Amino acid sequence: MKILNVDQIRSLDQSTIQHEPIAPINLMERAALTFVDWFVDHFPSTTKTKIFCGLGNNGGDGLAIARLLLEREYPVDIFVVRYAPRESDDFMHNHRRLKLVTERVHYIESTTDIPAIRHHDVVIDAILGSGLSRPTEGIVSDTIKAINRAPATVISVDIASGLYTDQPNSPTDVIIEPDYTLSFQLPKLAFMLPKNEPYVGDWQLLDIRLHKRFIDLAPTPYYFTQPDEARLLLHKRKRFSNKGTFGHALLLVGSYGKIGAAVLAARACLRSGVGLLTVQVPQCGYTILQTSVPEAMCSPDRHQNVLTGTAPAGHPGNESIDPSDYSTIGIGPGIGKAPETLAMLKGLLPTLKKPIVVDADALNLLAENREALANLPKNSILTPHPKEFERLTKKWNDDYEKLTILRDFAKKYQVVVILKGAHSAVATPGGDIHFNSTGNPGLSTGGTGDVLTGILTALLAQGYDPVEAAVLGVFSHGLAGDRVAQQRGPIGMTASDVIDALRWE
Ligand SMILES: NC(=O)C1=CN([C@@H]2O[C@H](COP(=O)(O)OP(=O)(O)OC[C@H]3O[C@@H](n4cnc5c(N)ncnc54)[C@H](OP(=O)(O)O)[C@@H]3O)[C@@H](O)[C@H]2O)[C@@H](O)CC1
Ligand SMILES: Nc1ncnc2c1ncn2[C@@H]1O[C@H](COP(=O)(O)OP(=O)(O)O)[C@@H](O)[C@H]1O
Ligand SMILES: [K+]
Repeated sequence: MKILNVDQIRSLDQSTIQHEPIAPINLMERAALTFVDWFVDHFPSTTKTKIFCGLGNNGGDGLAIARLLLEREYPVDIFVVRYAPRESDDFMHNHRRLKLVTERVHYIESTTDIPAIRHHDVVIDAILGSGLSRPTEGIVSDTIKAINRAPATVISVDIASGLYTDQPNSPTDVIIEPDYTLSFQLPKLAFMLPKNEPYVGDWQLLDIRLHKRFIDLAPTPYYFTQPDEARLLLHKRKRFSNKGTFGHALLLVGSYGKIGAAVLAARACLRSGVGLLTVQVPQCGYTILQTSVPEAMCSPDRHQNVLTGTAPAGHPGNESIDPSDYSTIGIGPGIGKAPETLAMLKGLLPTLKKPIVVDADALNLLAENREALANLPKNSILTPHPKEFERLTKKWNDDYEKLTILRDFAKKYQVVVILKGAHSAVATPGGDIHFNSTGNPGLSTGGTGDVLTGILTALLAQGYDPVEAAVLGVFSHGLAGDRVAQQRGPIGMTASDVIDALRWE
C-alpha cells in the first residue's frame, strides 16, 4: 500500500471527484458514513459525544458525522471553533444541513466557550485535517489543550488536529493526543514515526473508495506492507525439491556469554526454510549448539571464546571460511567486538560475492571502521536498531531527517537497511522505504533481533531477492510476534516464542 504526500492526497481527492464522478459534498458524506459505521460498532448509542469542528473540510466531515450520529439517536453536541472569517464550501453546506436538524451547535470564540469534557464523554476531533499549514495558535490551541487535559476518549478524524501529515512538527506545537485516529484510505507518513506516537494513538484506515488508478500511478518512495502483498512474495515449494534447493547458509554468531544469540539465530533460520545450515561459534559454544540445535552443522572456531573465522588445527573443516561454500552468510548476533573478530570481518567482506545479512556487533564494528562499509556486497541486508544506525551514520534532529539519512545510506552503499522498531523501515538501494505493518511492543525483548537475522539469512539462502526477503522477513517476524501476543499477551513474550510462532503460508 502506498503512502502519499499531502499534495498527492489533495489531488487524489480531486481525481476521485472528477473520474468517479462524484460531487465533493457526496464524497464528504461517504467519508462521514464510513466513520460513523466504525463509531457505531465501537460505542453504544448512549455515548455522550462532543464533536469539535474547524472551518475546513475536516470540520465539514465533523458536521456530517454529527448529523449522521444524531439520525442514529446519539446524544451529540457540536462545537465549531471559529478561528477564521472563512469556511470551506463543503463546511458551509454541512453546516446548513445540520442546523436544520439540531439546535445543539455551539461556537467557540474564546476560552469561556470551551465546554467541560467529562470522563464518559467521547470527543471527535475534526478541527484540522491534512490542510494544516502552520502551527496551531490562539483559540484553536486553547481548545486542543482543553481536549488533551480531559479524561475522555478522543477520536481524530483523518489525522490529529495540529499534526503535519508529512513534515516535522516543532516540539512546542500544540497537537491533539487522540486514543484513535481514523484516517481516510491511505496511511499518513506521520503515523510511521516514533516521535508522533502520542499524536496518533491506535490508528485505522477507512476505505472511502478514492480513485484507484490515481493511487496506482502516483509516484512515492513510501509504502506500508499489507498482508496480501507480503503473501505474494512467498516462494512456492516444488514437489521435486530437495534440501539443496533451499540453500546452505552460514551463521557467524556468538561469543562467550552470548551463545544464546547463536542458538536463537540458528533456530529461526531453520524455522524459516533453509535447506542446510552451518553455524560457526567459538569453541565454548560447540556443545551448547550441537545439543540445542541438532539440525545445524556446527563448525567450532579456533578460538575458545570469540569468533575469528578459523577452524582449530586438525579440524576436518577449512582453515578459514570459504564463502563460496555457502549460499549466504548471516553475521553479527552475539559476536562481540574483539579485535580478532574485527580482523575476521574486515578480511571476510572483500572476499564475498553475494549479499549477506549483517546485524548487531558486526554493525557496531563497521560503525567504528567505516572504511569497511564500502566492502559490503551490494544488496546485503543490514538490520540496525536506531542506536546502531546512529552509530553507523550520525544523530538526527527529528524522525523525518532520520528517514533522509536512512534513504541516503541505503543508496550510497547500495544495501538494504532495516531500521528496526515499531513499523520497522526497510530502505532499499533504490531509495524506497517499506514500513512494516506487523509487530507489537512484546517484541521489545532481548533476542528478537537475533531471530530476525536467522529469518533473513534463511530467505537469502533460498534465493529470495534481498528487498523481498527484507520486506517479507520483517512482516513474518512481526506477525509471529502478533500471534504470540494474541495467545498469551505481549508481556513476557520471549524470542523463542517468536520462533515457534513463525509460519510461512
Ligand atoms: N483527502 C480526501 O480524499 C478527503 C478529505 N476529506 C477531509 O478533508 C480534510 C482536508 O480538508 P482541508 O484541505 O480543507 O483541510 P483542513 O485541515 O480541514 O482545513 C484547512 C483550513 O484550515 C486552515 N489552517 C491550516 N492550518 C491552520 C492552523 N494551524 N490554524 C488555523 N487554521 C489553519 C487553512 O488555511 P490556509 O492554509 O488556507 O491559510 C484552511 O483554511 C481531510 O483531512 C479530510 O478530513 C474528506 O472530506 C473527503 C476525502
Ligand atoms: N514496539 C515494537 N513494535 C514492533 N516491533 C518491535 C517493537 N520493539 C521491538 N520490535 C522488534 O523487535 C526486534 C528487536 O531487535 P533488536 O533491538 O535487535 O533486539 P535484540 O538485539 O535484543 O535481539 C526488531 O525486529 C524490532 O523491529
Ligand atoms: K482532525
